[in-house]
Amino acid sequence: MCSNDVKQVLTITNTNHDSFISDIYPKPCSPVKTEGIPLNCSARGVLVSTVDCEPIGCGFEPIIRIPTVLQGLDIGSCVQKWSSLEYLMKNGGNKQVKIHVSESPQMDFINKNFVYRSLPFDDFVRRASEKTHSEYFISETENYYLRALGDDPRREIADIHSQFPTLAQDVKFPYLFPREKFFSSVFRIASEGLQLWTHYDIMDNFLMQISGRKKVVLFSPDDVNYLYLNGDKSEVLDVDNPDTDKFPDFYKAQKHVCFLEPGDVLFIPALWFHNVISLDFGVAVNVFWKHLDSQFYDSKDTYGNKDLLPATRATQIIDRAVKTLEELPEYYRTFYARQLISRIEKKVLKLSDKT
Ligand SMILES: O=C(O)CCC(=O)C(=O)O
Ligand SMILES: [Fe+2]
Repeated sequence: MCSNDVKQVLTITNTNHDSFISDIYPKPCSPVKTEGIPLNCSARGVLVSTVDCEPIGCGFEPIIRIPTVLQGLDIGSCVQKWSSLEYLMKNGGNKQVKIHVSESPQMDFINKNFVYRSLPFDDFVRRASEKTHSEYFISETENYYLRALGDDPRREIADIHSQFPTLAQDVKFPYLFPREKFFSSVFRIASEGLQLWTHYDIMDNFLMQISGRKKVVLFSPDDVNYLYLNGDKSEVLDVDNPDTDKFPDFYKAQKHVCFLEPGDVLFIPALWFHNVISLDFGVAVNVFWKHLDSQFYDSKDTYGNKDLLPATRATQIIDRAVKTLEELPEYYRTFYARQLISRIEKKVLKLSDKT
C-alpha cells in the first residue's frame, strides 16, 4: 500500500530573535515601500508578514513561507506558571466557556461526533486535566476541547487580554509581525489524547504551546486536491490511519510533522492544513494576524475563518456557472464544463495544454 511521504517541520532553535531572523533572512535587499507595512518596522516584522516571498521593505528578503517551529522565544511566564492547574484555575476564574465534549478522542467536525456544553472555566480546566470524571455530560471518560471565543462571539473577537485579563499578563505574544496586523488570540485547551479535525485557517498564525506536548501534522495548500475538503475542513481526520477506500488519493499528500513542547511556537502559514493531537492535557494560545491588506478580509468575520472576500465571490460565480450549465443537455454540459475547467487551469494555475 502506498503511504504518505513524511517531512519534519523546520525547527529554529535560536534563543535570540535577531540571529534567528538573520538565519532566515540572510540576504538584505533594498527597501521597497509596501502599503500597510511601515518602512521602519524592525527585522522582527519581516518573517511572516508577506506572501510569496516578495520583499516587503524591511531590508530583508524573506526566503521561507513554510511551517516553522520556533524554539527559545520568550513567550512569558505562562510556560512556568500555567503548568500548575491550581494557578490556571484561580487566575482564569469561573467565567462560562463554551466547550466541545465528545466520547471519542478524535473530534470530527464534519460528522459532528461532539456536543457543545458550557462550564465555568476553572471547572472545565479541572475536568479536561483528568482522565475519568465524577461529573460528566456524556460519559466518565469524555474528552474536552476549548477554542475560546469573544464574550459575545458574533460581535467580539477572541482576545485573551479581554476575556482572561489576569492570565493574559503571563503571556508575551511573539510580535514577529507588525502589531497593527494582529487579529485575535485564542485559548486552546484539550484533554490528553484529543485529536482536532484537519482544517486550514485563512490567516497567518503563531500557535504557542504553553503546557503539554502536541503532535501536529500539516499539509501544504498545494495538496488540497488530495485532502477531500468539506468547507475549510478535510474529511480525513485519522491522518495516520486513513480509510484508503474512501480517500484513495490521500497518500499523495505530503505530511509535514512536528512535536511541540511547552514554550515552542509553531508558525502555521495561512491555508496550510493542520491536524493536532494533544499528547498530554495541554494549554495553548494562538495568535492570528491579517498578513494581507485588510480589504481582503470580511470585516464581519469575528471568528476569522471566512474565506477571503474575492475567493468567496469567485466560488459564488462558479456555483452560478454550474447551475447555468445544468440548463444544457448532458452531452453539451460536459463539453463546456471541460472547457471551463481548462480555462481556469490555463489562466489561473498557468498549466500548459499538455498538463
Ligand atoms: O492546538 C490546537 O488545539 C489547534 C490549533 C489550531 O488549529 C490553530 O492554531 O489554528
Ligand atoms: Fe487552526
